[in-house]
Amino acid sequence: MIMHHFPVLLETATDLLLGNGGKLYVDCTVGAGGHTRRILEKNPQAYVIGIDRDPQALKLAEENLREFEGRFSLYHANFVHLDEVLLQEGVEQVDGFLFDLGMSMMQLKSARGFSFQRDEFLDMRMDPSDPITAYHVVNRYSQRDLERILREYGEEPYASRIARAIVLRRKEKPIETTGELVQIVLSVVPYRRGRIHPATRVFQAIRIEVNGELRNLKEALPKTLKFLRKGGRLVVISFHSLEDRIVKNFFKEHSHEIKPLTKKPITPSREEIEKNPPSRSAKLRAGEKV
Ligand SMILES: C[S@@+](CC[C@H](N)C(=O)[O-])C[C@H]1O[C@@H](n2cnc3c(N)ncnc32)[C@H](O)[C@@H]1O
Repeated sequence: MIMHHFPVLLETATDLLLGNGGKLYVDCTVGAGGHTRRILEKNPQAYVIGIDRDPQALKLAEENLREFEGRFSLYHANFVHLDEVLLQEGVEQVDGFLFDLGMSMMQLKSARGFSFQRDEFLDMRMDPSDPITAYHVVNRYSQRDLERILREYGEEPYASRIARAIVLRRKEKPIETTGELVQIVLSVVPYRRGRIHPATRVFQAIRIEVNGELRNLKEALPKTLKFLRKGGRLVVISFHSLEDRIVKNFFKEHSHEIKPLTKKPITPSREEIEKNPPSRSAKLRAGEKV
């Protein structure tokens, strides 16, 4: 398998998912196929329906899962439409759903404007057929909306300054690239050595807005309950405190339908974080349908 992405909490997530001895699982964020591959290896009876909104990810998954042909199907879709995908598959009940949120290493390295470390067009769409790009957000949103996004999704303490600087700059000419955006951030936020780069939160916030990440998660989680059989499992790995809050509240609000298998969220070991630093913010929560 070509490693485009190190699957996070791989053993914990797949053990929890497969712990009910089921056969049919849905990987809602199949990515490069890392978790799906492990599911298929660990349970020779398993069949996986893999969903991803990024066609490039699906190509990788296809390559990486070739040896398991006949035991998986892949769908280009937003997981918010998981009910439609399952309808197409003719499936009414499943043994488990996995969500491994956020973006993959492959996406971060692709030339789609996800990284502030290279100068690329401000795109940031996981699905290139989606209508809104980062360019649109940066150049068309009002100062007030920009500030709100930076504050809410980026938890950015300098949200107001950055939003003002963006609006001032775009009056001169449109802001087209990641490099230009980084320069604007650096012009108003001090860069302290040893701290995270000041553009980190800004990029995260804009990416969340462009891809509607929180809205999708909030809408998709309740849909899983319609398909989970009794004893079916839901495993969610999140990378952002707002995502984790959505997952936590979901389990709380539906406690009569799904009982938590994790009292507190599970986080990666020190060893895993050393091997794969982006895993450091991961939080896993899981539950079982009652
Ligand atoms: C962290 S990666 C998953 C990596 C995968 N578990 C692996 O081991 O290779 C997250 C993936 O979720 C996809 N994704 C994010 N939001 C999505 C959504 N709403 N619908 C479908 N896929 C989504 C991204 O395109 C990305 O490929």
